[in-house]
Amino acid sequence: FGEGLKWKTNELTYRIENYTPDMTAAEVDDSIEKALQVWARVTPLRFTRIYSGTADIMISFGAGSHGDFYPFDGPDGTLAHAFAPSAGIGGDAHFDEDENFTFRSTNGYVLFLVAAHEFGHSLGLSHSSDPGALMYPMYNSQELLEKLLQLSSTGVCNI
Ligand SMILES: N[C@](CS(=O)(=O)c1ccc(Oc2ccccc2)cc1)(C(=O)NO)C(F)(F)F
Ligand SMILES: [Ca+2]
Ligand SMILES: [Zn+2]
Ligand SMILES: [Zn+2]
Repeated sequence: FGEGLKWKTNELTYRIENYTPDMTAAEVDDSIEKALQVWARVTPLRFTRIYSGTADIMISFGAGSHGDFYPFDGPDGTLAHAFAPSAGIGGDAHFDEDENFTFRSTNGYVLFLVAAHEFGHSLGLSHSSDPGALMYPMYNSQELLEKLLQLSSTGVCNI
């Protein structure tokens, strides 16, 4: 939504506004942090978590109409969406609570992957046509999970 913008600074804040009952809070925190690290490793950006007030990237779970003009659609279909950099809702990432998000298992959507994709939008990226790319608009977990886990271990990854 509204690509082509960039953040003015390299220091970004994020806030996890609420949690999904599908996972423990610690698993959600870890998924979000790892998803942000993917981008921190390939950009000069640094992410700082805040626990109150308005962060650059506000992260929330919601179902159906959840306060913006893009209501979610129940289970499957749209999993999440995020807004390109700007004041206010810019950078925010919303996750469809009607999805079953998981930490590492294959039943449900791996939150770490969906979040990494959404944060790409939060940083101003649009979709890729490469089906192996993180910014591809279709969820697939296997090969990407290996690629991204390789990134977090070797620091090299082509996403
Ligand atoms: N809602 C989306 C499609 S989506 O089904 O919600 C979606 C699909 C895949 C997502 O991340 C991801 C991409 C590639 C591999 C693993 C996970 C995130 C969101 C999207 O890409 N949102 O960012 C669209 F294309 F705008 F309709
Ligand atoms: Ca949905
Ligand atoms: Zn939304
Ligand atoms: Zn997307």
